[in-house]
Amino acid sequence: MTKPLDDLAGHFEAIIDGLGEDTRREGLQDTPRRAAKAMQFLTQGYQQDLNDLVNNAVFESSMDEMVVVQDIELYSMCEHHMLPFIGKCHIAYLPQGRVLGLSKFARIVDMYARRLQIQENLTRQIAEAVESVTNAKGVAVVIEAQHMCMMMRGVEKQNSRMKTSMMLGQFRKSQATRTEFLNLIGGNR
Ligand SMILES: Nc1nc2c(ncn2[C@@H]2O[C@H](COP(=O)(O)OP(=O)(O)OP(=O)(O)O)[C@@H](O)[C@H]2O)c(=O)[nH]1
Ligand SMILES: [Zn+2]
Repeated sequence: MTKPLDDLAGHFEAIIDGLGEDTRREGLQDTPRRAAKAMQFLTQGYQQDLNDLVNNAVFESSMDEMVVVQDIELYSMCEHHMLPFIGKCHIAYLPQGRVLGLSKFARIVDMYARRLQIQENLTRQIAEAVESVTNAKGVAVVIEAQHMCMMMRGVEKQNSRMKTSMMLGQFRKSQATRTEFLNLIGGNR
């Protein structure tokens, strides 16, 4: 359950105060409320339900070859520092009798990305969600992302990227299937 906006705004006011800033100065007067709204948006995935989101957009189809949806932008928040990590998600599946509406892959990515996350768990959750709504023979998810907690602070590495993959079903069993997927999304990833 989300807390009322006023509660969250109150906590942001305390943070601003804790930083030694003057919460009453003009530029900051509306900031606690704005920041609370922004944070609610960035974590709205907690309020969403997979079945509602897919909204029956699962269609019968005799297509049984690999389907790939590539370069889905991803904005998430690391659960350790509550700083963004930003990247791309690639999803593939092997349908057996039904296919999923194209936009729903992006909706599934957003639903899990808009929570406090680590990239590994996010990758697994997306793969398992696609598997459960499509009943596919296999699902593969690759995420490549840059973490602000690595860039703006801490080790301050500007060019490192984290890549994670989750292979289910046929993608896990068959090297050939995995290789086909990795070739389709671009060999140098
Ligand atoms: N595996 C994984 N680690 C993450 C992710 N996001 C952030 N981290 C790491 O979580 C770790 C938290 O380590 P701590 O030592 O408790 O925190 P810290 O002192 O702020 O760590 P530094 O970033 O090294 O300064 C760090 O190594 C982060 O780089 C993620 O998505 N996956
Ligand atoms: Zn972090």
